[in-house]
Amino acid sequence: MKSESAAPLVAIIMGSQSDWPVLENAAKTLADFGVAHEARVISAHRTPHAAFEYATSAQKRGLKCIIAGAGMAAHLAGVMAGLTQLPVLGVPMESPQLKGIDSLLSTVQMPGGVPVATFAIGKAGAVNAALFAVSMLALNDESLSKSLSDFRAAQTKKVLDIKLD
Ligand SMILES: Nc1c(C(=O)O)ncn1[C@@H]1O[C@H](COP(=O)(O)O)[C@@H](O)[C@H]1O
Repeated sequence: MKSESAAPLVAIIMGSQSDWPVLENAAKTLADFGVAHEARVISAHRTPHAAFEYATSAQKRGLKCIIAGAGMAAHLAGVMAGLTQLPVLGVPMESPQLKGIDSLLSTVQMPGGVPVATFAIGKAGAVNAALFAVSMLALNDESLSKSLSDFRAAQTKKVLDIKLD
């Protein structure tokens, strides 16, 4: 898994290596904007002590937000949100049995007071979580703000340029 050489600002964590083909789209989006990030497999279920350590040291390490992708009984994002003040962006993975509805509901249905910003199931959610992280960082970074506005303008142009006949 790729990580930028500068100190990471965004963490991408996932419950299993099997989630990486989806989460790598978040990593690619951040890389496209030149945002330093790191990617790790950490599970609230399978590696609870490592999950605790990661969440409680994240802010001190200079991270600004955590993108957490998990499938099935997706508790990873919620556990992170309970342990750190950093914004946690949850990406539900599509699951073989319930098509990701299980992951979506277990990510989004947080009790009051412990927010997880929850995105769409799968690749679109992974890309949007990364774009959301870019938007947050762009609030204090003029050059990133310009890159984001160029990206949005290019996206708009691409749609308006479609000719159907
Ligand atoms: N939901 C969680 C957590 C967690 O929430 O801590 N840890 C692993 N998982 C999920 O289990 C699914 C199956 O994992 P395997 O493919 O390794 O069996 C993955 O989508 C993972 O995110």
